[in-house]
Amino acid sequence: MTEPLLSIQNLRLTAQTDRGTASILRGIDLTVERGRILGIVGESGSGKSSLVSTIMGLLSPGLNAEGSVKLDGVDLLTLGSSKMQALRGNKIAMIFQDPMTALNPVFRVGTQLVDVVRNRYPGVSREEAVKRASDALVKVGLSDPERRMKDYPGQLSGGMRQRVMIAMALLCQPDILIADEPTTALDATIEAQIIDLLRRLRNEFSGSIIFISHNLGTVLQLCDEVAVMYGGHLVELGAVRDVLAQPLHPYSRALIGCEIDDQPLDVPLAFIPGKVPETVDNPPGCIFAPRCNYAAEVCTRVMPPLRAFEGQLAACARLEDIT
Ligand SMILES: Nc1ncnc2c1ncn2[C@@H]1O[C@H](COP(=O)(O)OP(=O)(O)OP(=O)(O)O)[C@@H](O)[C@H]1O
Repeated sequence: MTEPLLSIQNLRLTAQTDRGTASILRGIDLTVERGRILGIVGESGSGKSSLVSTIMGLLSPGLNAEGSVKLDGVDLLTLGSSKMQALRGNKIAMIFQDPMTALNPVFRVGTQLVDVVRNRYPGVSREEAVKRASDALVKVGLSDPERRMKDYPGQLSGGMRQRVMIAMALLCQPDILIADEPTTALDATIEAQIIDLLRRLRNEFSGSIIFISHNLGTVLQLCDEVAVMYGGHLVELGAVRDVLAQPLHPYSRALIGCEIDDQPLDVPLAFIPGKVPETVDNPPGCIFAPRCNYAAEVCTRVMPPLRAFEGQLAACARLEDIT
C-alpha cells in the first residue's frame, strides 16, 4: 500500500493566553491521498484556518504544535523555518480568500508569475518562464495573456486576481494546494466559474487539494472527501456524498441540516443555536455535548475518538443509538 501524501497524527495546537493554555487543535488525525480533494467545513472558530496554517508552517509566534504532519514521509513540524519557506510555493501552495494577500501590488502580474517559475525551476530560461506564465494564464481562462502580464494586480477584478493565484499554483505544481475560502469574496456567478475551473484543473494537477469552505454546495461540487471540524476536533470524515447525504455526527447533522442535490452551488452551513466552545476551561466529555440534542450521561465522560461507522468516521459515543 502506498503512503498517503499527507498524514497528520495527533496534531495538537496550543497557545498561552491570559486565561491559561488555549487548546486550538485537540488531536487531529487525518490523511489526504494523492490526487484527492478534501473539503474542510465547520463553524467559525472550529480550527480550520489553524489547521492549514500549521500545515503551511505559518503559525503566529506563541503557538505550539505537537504531533506530526508528514508530507511524503517528512514531518513538517520538525523542519526549521528556512526549510519550510523553501517548501512553500514549491511542494505546498496556498490560495487565499483575498488574492491581494499573496500578490504584490507594485509588481506586474507577469513579473510575479515569471518569478514563481524561476524560483521553482531555477534552470528554466527567462523566455521559457514567460511562455509558461502566459500558458498558465490561458489555462485559467484569462484571454489576452500578454496584456494581463503587463497589468498590476490592482487593475484586475477580484475574479481575475483569483485566476492569477490559481495560475501561480499551477506553475508551482505543488504536491498540496490549500485553498482557504477562495471564492467567499466573489459574487455567485464568478464563484461558480472559479469552482468549475478548479474542477477542470484537477486533471492537470497531480497533487491534492485541501479546500476550506462555508458552502456545502461548493464542497459537493468539488471535493472527494469532507472533514467536519468542531472545537479543534475532527468530528466526522467520509466521502463527500455520503457525509452530506447522511451525516452521522449530531454536529454534522445540525450543520448540514438542509437538502443537498447536484445543482445548487449556494448552500450555506446551517445556523446552530449556542456557540462554539471556548479554547480554555472546557468541561470533560464530548466537546459538542453542551449543544447536542442527543447528549446523554455517557457524553459527559470523555471526548470520543473518531471511529468507523457505516463507511464513515465519526466521533460520537451514541452513533448506534441515534442512527
Ligand atoms: N494565536 C492565537 N492565540 C489564541 N487563540 C487563537 C490563536 N489563533 C486562533 N485562536 C483561536 O483558535 C480558534 C480557532 O480559530 P481558527 O481561526 O482556526 O478557526 P476557523 O475555523 O478557521 O474560523 P474562521 O472560519 O472564522 O476562519 C478560535 O477560537 C481562535 O480564537
